Amino acid sequence: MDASAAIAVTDLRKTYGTTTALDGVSFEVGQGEFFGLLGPNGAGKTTTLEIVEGLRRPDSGQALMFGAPSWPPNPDLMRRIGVQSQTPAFFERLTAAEQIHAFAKLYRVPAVRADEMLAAVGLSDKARTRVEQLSGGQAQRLAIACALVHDPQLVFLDEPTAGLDPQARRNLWDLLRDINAAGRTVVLTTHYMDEAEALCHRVAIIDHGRILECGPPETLIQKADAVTRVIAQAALVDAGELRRRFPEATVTEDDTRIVIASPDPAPVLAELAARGALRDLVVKGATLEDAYLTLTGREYRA
Ligand SMILES: Nc1ncnc2c1ncn2[C@@H]1O[C@H](COP(=O)(O)OP(=O)(O)OP(=O)(O)O)[C@@H](O)[C@H]1O
Repeated sequence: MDASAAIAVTDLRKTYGTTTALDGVSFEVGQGEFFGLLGPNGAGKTTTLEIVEGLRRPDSGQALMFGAPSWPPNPDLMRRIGVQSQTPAFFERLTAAEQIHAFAKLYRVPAVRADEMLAAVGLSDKARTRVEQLSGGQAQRLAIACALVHDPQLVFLDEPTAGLDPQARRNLWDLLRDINAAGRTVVLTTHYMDEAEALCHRVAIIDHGRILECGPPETLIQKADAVTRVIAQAALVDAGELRRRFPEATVTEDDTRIVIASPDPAPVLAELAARGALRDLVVKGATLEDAYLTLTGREYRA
């Protein structure tokens, strides 16, 4: 085990009554890493995070942050971490500024730092707006600012972009990248595979309380033997012939397009070239979402 790791988790187990939430979870997160925890609803992501954060006690196994046990709760560790939870727990009826100043007071950090964080997440112009009147994206950014006000080294973000429109998500991605680029370790859970692929250095895919795979997104994509999709014009080539020629591929067709999904696209491309069927050809490489679906063997339920 790497003693300098930001997080080291060994064989975590947790049951709730007859439900096994965690069934032996182990992983490490290096300092400065952007790490993603991915998995379907009920996979055990939140339970894992809560144990690592010291909010929940495991039945067995151990979680360390910066080499120190998360349980029992340790005030020194608490000061070094920032937590943004799925449903931001704001103090009611406060303005955005009052909210973050309250957090600054709790952590005994100077008030000026609260104003700086509000500016850093682009909310200075909403300082006097009450938290319940913020948009979803603004509320998420305020929650992140509150989690960062005491300048933690390790930041936990539980589905920070859930429910945001595409533009707000992209804006938040820039903020998350900045947080990591400033030297902080970031642990993210998300149901958006494109988000994990764009942001995370490494991801762990968890299901039924176990880690199925852990590594850089590109490695997982390669390992999962996910398919490449070659999309040709239906008028130029016959789907039946392609099926006979490439039995390992999945060939689907509609009125205009034929989609050949294959783990080995090179011979498919050669065949289409030989048949003069390259016009308007589209090739789509495998994504983390493909790898995820291959690994978890089910539709993604966002
Ligand atoms: N406090 C609790 N009491 C009883 N069962 C619980 C409790 N918390 C979680 N569970 C169960 O443990 C399992 C793992 O839940 P967990 O919240 O960790 O999953 P998750 O991956 O975070 O899911 P989601 O993506 O929906 O947030 C689920 O079957 C869930 O129903």
